[in-house]
Amino acid sequence: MNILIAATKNTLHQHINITGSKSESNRSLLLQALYQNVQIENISNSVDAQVMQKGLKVHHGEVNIHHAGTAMRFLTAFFATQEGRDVLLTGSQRMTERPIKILVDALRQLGAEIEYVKNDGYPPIKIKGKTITKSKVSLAANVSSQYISALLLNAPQLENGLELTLEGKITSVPYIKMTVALLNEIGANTNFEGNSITVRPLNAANDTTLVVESDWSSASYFYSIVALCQTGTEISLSSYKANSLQGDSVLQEVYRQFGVETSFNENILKLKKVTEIPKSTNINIDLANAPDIAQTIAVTCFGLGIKCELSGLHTLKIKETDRLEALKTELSKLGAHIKVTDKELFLEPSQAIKENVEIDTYNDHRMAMAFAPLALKVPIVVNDAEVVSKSYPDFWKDLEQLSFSITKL
Ligand SMILES: O=C(O)C1=C[C@@H](OP(=O)(O)O)[C@@H](O)[C@H](O)C1
Ligand SMILES: C=C(OP(=O)(O)O)C(=O)O
Repeated sequence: MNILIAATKNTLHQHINITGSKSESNRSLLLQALYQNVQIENISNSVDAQVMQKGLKVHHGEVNIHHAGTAMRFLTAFFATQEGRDVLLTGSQRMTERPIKILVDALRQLGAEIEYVKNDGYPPIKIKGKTITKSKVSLAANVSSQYISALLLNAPQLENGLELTLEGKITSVPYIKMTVALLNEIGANTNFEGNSITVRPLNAANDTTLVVESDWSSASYFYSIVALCQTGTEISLSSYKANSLQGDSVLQEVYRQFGVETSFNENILKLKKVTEIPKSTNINIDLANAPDIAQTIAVTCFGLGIKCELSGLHTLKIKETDRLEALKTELSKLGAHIKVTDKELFLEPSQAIKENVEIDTYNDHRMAMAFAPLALKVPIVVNDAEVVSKSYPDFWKDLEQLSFSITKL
């Protein structure tokens, strides 16, 4: 489905209810599968959480997790450490291009039985679950934190727990801290210091309800909308926590640079455009800890016509698409002057934005959602708009609530 998006109002006052974080949801679902007394509230309605839920129930046969990176990585470690499970774990075409060798090697070091079905180092994989008794393993930490979270989430059920040694510069650190925090919440004994993480075996979890905070990555699109609107615009979002486990909550500081102020009224997050920022503003941010908001920020800068230099983007090439190349191609169509390396993005200030350009989304929900706010500046076409369901199925409905007009083409 291709859509034409236009926005008539430039000042908004609206409230949007955003579904639970997909990262917290997929971790909580795994912990609940290991410890049935764990309850979950405000779970994500994303396809990524649905495939995780479905996958966890399978004992024998094929599990297809489509585009969900977390489900792929978390379930690999889950099936490998569950005696009696025997599955073929696969996903979309893109998933068969997203590397998994670092995780598979780590699991094999622990004694797991995993085989590649097509290309070495990539899904699909065949997994025969085993009781794991070894506990010490080292792995590279500079490619994806999901490999580390996958091992940690399953660690409390291993006979002797887990002692991880992380090699290289640790990337996406807040996601590892989120995993450790959730393990602590159910009563696991963990320790994360420097490049070493330990998790002790846990026989019984606390009777806990994990209350999933709403998704901060999803909130980023509303930050971008507020930044592109006139002073006085306000959007409130629920349900958020001032002490978030999600690294993308750094949006509060990032968007202050765009004149957007954040405040909390209990669990309601209020975004308000308080000042116009000068065209001479130069945004310079390292996003190694918050890679999922890179596309949003780059597009906001383009919409505001300001210069932007983003670094720490080394993980973007192996996400739903090569996000650096996709940003370059699509922003260039709109008239941007942009350069990318394999870990940075440089955008020059722009004078104008081309109208009615068709944005291709490359099976990447964040390409669709990051470009949508530009409709506040010019009418824009987004191709394959249904991709948003990966993390935020109600996205277009919520934009309509903000008076954006969405026309199916
Ligand atoms: O653990 C998680 O929930 C995630 C970790 C990050 O991946 P990387 O660690 O691969 O950067 C992030 O991009 C992804 O959307 C979700
Ligand atoms: C990278 C993402 O997801 P995943 O790696 O879980 O597919 C994302 O949601 O931006």
